Amino acid sequence: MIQLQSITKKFGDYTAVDQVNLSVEQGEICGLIGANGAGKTTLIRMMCGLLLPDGGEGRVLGFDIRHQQKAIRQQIGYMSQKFSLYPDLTVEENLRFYAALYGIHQGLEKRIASQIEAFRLEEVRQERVGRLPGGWLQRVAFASAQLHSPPLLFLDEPTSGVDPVTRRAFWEQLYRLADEGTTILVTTHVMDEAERCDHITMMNQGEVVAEGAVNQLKKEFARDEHTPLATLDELFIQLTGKGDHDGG
Ligand SMILES: Nc1ncnc2c1ncn2[C@@H]1O[C@H](COP(=O)(O)OP(=O)(O)OP(=O)(O)O)[C@@H](O)[C@H]1O
Repeated sequence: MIQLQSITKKFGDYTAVDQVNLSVEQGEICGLIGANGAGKTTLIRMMCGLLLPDGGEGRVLGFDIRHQQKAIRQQIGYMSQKFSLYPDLTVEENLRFYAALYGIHQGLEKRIASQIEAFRLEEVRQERVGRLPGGWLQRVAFASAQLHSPPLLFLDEPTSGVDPVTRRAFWEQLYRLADEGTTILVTTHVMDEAERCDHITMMNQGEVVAEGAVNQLKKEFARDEHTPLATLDELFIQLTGKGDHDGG
């Protein structure tokens, strides 16, 4: 679903993403982990067809990330860090806006109704989005990002500013979607969320510093062969030298 080789992005003299390789298979939940400024959003934006790389090659859903950006944008779901919702529109109007953007015409009413039900948005359906607290915004943004049932979802820190109950419900939905075959790439700097992923790619200052299944990495970076690391926190601190990774 995703294949990147040596993807690089510079902003002036600063290398935000440095020769990153990444491979994600269908139905996987892949976690992109790193402190603030590690390069996660920049990498996601290149995979989503929103930003051109300066170097390297990549394919997303079989499309070239340099030359087929529009095709990628039409087929994927992207939930950006800022949630990209219109504060003056109601929940339902936001969903309708995204439906139009994704070109959903047939079965529109049914699809909107099913998203409202699946994300338990009935009680805020006619509320303006700008008046809703964070947990609701996250649900509306997530419902919008997958209105068109995309086979591949990019979620950029989807649970930041969200309470633990909503976070747990959110992850249950991710598992359900992955079970149904959706591929998910999710960024986080919360290590207990990283532990829930099938695979993780850890970034630091634009580079990939660790990559693999969580248990495999805990063994690989263990201090001795008999005692794997207890948590990903230890790995994160070891590889990035950063202890304060939750909220930055
Ligand atoms: N458009 C831009 N122009 C200049 N510098 C940029 C631009 N976008 C990102 N950067 C820089 O590139 C680096 C990586 O940023 P990026 O947003 O990709 O990191 P991140 O891992 O997603 O962090 P965060 O969790 O804070 O979003 C940062 O130093 C950032 O300041």
